[in-house]
Amino acid sequence: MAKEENGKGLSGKDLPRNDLQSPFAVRKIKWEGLKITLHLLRYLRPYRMTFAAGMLFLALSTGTSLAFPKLVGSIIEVIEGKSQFSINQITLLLFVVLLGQAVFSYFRIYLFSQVSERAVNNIRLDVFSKIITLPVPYLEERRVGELTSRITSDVSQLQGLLSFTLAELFRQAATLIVGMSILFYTSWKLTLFMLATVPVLGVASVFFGRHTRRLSRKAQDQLAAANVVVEETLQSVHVVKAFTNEPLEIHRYRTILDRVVNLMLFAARFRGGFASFIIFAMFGGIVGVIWYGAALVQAGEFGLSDLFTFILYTTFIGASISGMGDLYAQINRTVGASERIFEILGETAEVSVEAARNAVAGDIEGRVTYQDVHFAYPSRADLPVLKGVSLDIRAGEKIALVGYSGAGKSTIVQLLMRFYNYQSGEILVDGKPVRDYGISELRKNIAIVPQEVMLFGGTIYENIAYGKPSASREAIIDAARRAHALEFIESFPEGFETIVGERGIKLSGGQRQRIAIARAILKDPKILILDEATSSLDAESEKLVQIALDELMQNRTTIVIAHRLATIRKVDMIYVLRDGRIAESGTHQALSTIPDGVYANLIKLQFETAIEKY
Ligand SMILES: Nc1ncnc2c1ncn2[C@@H]1O[C@H](COP(=O)(O)OP(=O)(O)OP(=O)(O)O)[C@@H](O)[C@H]1O
Repeated sequence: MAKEENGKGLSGKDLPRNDLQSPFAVRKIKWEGLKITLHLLRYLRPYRMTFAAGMLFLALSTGTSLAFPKLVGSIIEVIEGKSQFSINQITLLLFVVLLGQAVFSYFRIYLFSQVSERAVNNIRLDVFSKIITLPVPYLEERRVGELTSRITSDVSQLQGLLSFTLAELFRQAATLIVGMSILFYTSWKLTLFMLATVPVLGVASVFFGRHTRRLSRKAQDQLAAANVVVEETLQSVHVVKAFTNEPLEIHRYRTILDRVVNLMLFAARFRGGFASFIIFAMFGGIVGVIWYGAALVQAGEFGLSDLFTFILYTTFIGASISGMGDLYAQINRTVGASERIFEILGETAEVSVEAARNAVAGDIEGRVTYQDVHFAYPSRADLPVLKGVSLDIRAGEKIALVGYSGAGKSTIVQLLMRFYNYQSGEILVDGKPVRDYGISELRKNIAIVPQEVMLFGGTIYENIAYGKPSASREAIIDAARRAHALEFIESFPEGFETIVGERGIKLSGGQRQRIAIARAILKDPKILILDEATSSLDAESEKLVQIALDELMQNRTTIVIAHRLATIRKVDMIYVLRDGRIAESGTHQALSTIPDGVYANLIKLQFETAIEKY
């Protein structure tokens, strides 16, 4: 997708990136993907000593398991009377080897798990930190379910690599190399005979593996899409129920699940065919080896115990080779997952976590100026929303933005918060362009009381503290008092510890608004944005919210996004937005008397709607 550099002063870094690949895009060159996956190893670095210890135990346990066939062979030697040891001695040695194997395996698994769990934790944390510091347009372009699956399923894939696949790769390779050397040493003739079957298996493995991988990747993508359906449905379960659209959602889910099943079954046919081929070829090979080996024993070329050892090693090696196919598939899946993860990690965040943590609000007065601001949303670049907006709000002044729905009122304040970059013009705070502030520094000076108050799952106390996590208990209680929220909070048996949000009690609209006001009071910013609730509260709540707002607005520059005009008579200045520009500005008195003015018409419209209600 081409990207347009439009407007002045926009550096490439500031621009939201639209040219990202789909996360399910077919990957390019394998080697590139593998290189990306190797970057993962840096997550192992802090735990390299533990990893090295794990490798040591892995080598020891591989060594002991390789000693096993040799010892079994020695027992046969004893039976044949060709050994200086007794059966008991060798059995004892076998037990020692088994014990060693058991102990080494325990440490191997525990140490590798320590490394992989911690490394994966760090990857998850990095991905999450990156996601939430990415610019708003990037996040808007993606579905929530898609981003969640980056953190959950893709990272889990990587865990497989770090905890199991790497170790297993080493083990299989060691088994293969050591086992083959022993085989050659025992009988090169029989080894060459045995090897005649291996290339056949190798070719088949590559052929089938490629097919099944492609199919299972398709199925994985479909499954991810199915999960998105579940998430979206659950997120808006009220809407689904209100429209009685349960059957529709079930149908949507079933259709996509059917696709998954079909793909999975198609892949299963391949896998089944592959498994039966391998079983036949492998056991066929072993039968061949026994046949040829028996002939060699009869010819006196080597002993029965050697044949026994040989066959055991052959099965070990056979298992390693077929395991390699699985490992290959797993590595390939991991490459896909890590590509998707590094794609996110490689994005440019709007602010680093460090900068966000260290940002201070600074000492601003709160003057806000818009100079001929032009803006179109990145997702709809051809549709200008603001076409030259100019405003000048003095520090401490209260203004209201008014206009028909969709006129761009919310957009104006989103630009002040730098959720998006405007294409031209300038927005200044205290005479300094917003772009010259650190993003967190700027946002620390602004508080929003939104239309729809979002409460996090947790206590009321935590929800208020969200305004300023470092605040003391006294400050939080004081903020609740000043927001006129204390009365209702204290009426709950658990008071501030009452759980709200998804699993807790549901607060009324007015109560939620007052929590949001308490949050804003606690944040104590110089600039305040009130996105007025569209739905009206009952008279009592309305009065309390209004008192709380009056308290909050004191000594702050306030921008009210007005949906209901009744509440804005007290503001110093009203700006009426039409067609992406300020069409009228003035006090309520002045604007309502303009004949055929936009504001006068809006008032008339609201008045008529109010009358119709009765
Ligand atoms: N994230 C977005 N991406 C693309 N277009 C958007 C986005 N948000 C808003 N718009 C569009 O921008 C225009 C202005 O929207 P905005 O929300 O600023 O209007 P508003 O005046 O606040 O409306 P309302 O009073 O209904 O809240 C609308 O046409 C809307 O469809």
